[in-house]
Amino acid sequence: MTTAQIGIYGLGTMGSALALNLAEQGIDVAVTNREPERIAQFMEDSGDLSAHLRPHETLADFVAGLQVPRVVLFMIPSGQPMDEMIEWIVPLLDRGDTIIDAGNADFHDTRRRAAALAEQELHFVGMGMSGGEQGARHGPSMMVGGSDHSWRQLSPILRRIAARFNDQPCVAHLGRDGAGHFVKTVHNGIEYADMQMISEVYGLMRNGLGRPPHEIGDVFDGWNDGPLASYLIEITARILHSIDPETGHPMLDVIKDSAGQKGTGRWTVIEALRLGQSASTIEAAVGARSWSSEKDTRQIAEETLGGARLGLDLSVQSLADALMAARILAHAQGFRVLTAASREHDWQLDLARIAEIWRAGCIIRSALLDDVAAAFHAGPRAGELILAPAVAERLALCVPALREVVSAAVHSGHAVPALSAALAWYDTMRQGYGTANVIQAQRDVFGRHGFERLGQGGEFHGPWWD
Ligand SMILES: NC(=O)C1=CN([C@@H]2O[C@H](COP(=O)(O)OP(=O)(O)OC[C@H]3O[C@@H](n4cnc5c(N)ncnc54)[C@H](OP(=O)(O)O)[C@@H]3O)[C@@H](O)[C@H]2O)C=CC1
Ligand SMILES: O=C(CO)[C@H](O)[C@H](O)COP(=O)(O)O
Repeated sequence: MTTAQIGIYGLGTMGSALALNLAEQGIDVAVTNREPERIAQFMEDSGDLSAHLRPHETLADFVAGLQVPRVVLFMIPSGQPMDEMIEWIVPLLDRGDTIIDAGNADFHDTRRRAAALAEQELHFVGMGMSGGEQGARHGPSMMVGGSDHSWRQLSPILRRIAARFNDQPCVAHLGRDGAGHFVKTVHNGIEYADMQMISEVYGLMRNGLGRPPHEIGDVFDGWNDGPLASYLIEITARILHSIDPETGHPMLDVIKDSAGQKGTGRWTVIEALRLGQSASTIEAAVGARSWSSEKDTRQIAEETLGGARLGLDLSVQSLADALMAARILAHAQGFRVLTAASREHDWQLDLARIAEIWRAGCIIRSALLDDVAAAFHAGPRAGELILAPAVAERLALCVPALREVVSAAVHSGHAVPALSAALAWYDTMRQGYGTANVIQAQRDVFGRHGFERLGQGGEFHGPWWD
């Protein structure tokens, strides 16, 4: 049996799709899995592509089946499973070999692992991969963090399996150690915000305007042919048109309204706060998922407090423009988190390049990202996406609709946590002189914390105690 160019450990949803993608490109792949039964099933399902797949039941055989220097890619859950696997595989590897963690991982773990493995002269690559199962199978967007050496070694393979936009592969080396996983985390944070804002707009149409799912699906289909075109709008339209074969009801009406979450949205919010930022649209989306899981409490509260029903009068165009404005603002917040992290960790993240590799393959791919890439290429004022001329113009056109939609929703009691967070951030940022002077004065009164006077450095106190 010939040795393989790369090994994949973890034949779940993503790992098996990725192995088939590599095999389809003519790359020989060694595969293995914690539960060996999965390996035989995977080989059986892989059809002709099995010619490029080398199954192994033990970790030792798997490692022995790889070309040297070895490249082992893990596609398993983050945290402890990855630490355990590193502990088991390292004694089988040699200096110069590379371990890739291609799952979603907390970038702090990635930095720690990269440093520990470097001491043993092993390379560690933290690679964010987006696109779900279909992306992994036919072309994902990949965000690579690691050394230049690792990038030189891996890029020929990764460029072959990546999604393509304008014939350019959607994969990039974004920086050292945790840079790739951090960018993927923020990608997911934006994903959370976009999904939440789409679900809020659905809610306004369904519960506020009384439209049935298939009609809302038609609206989303129409939006997908315009500036809102995106994978998430496209799949939401498909979802809205789907019928439950068991009951004949719209699929959405048989799905429990409690959203799962595995952690990347929360990590984005935690990291934003740690960096002195607040990605409030993402925070609202994470919070909304948490509240959604409190189904029993919400049902009791509806009985006691009453829920919102109908009462809205909004045009489809206003809803589309509102969603556009909020989508821009959520992306702007995500990119601000990237800027702050880049500065903190000296990654020198190329924001235009990040937007470029998100234009295809990944879950947040959208027409907007092409404009975001252009804006960052031109270098917006103060580095802020909302200040790029084309983006600011677009916001000027769409924000009135966001204001109209949020006001109407608030007036009739429909919950729009992410849409309203986007608007609140926009209104805060366009106020050159805000209200934090009051907070500074209060802090000085109760704690002698001091304040700066306008136009003067140094620390001052007020006349409060005289
Ligand atoms: N699904 C998606 O859309 C995406 C997922 N990801 C990330 O990809 C990674 C894999 O996700 P996905 O394929 O969806 O998950 P699955 O649940 O489909 O597969 C998980 C895989 O990890 C293995 N595994 C689980 N626990 C351990 C452990 N303790 N030690 C060793 N192996 C273990 C499983 O082995 P076994 O068969 O023995 O249980 C299986 O092969 C995760 O990090 C996820 O966050 C990234 C982007 C998109
Ligand atoms: O990374 C992904 C998409 O980009 C995964 O699908 C991830 O699982 C999504 O996050 P969550 O499960 O928290 O919704």
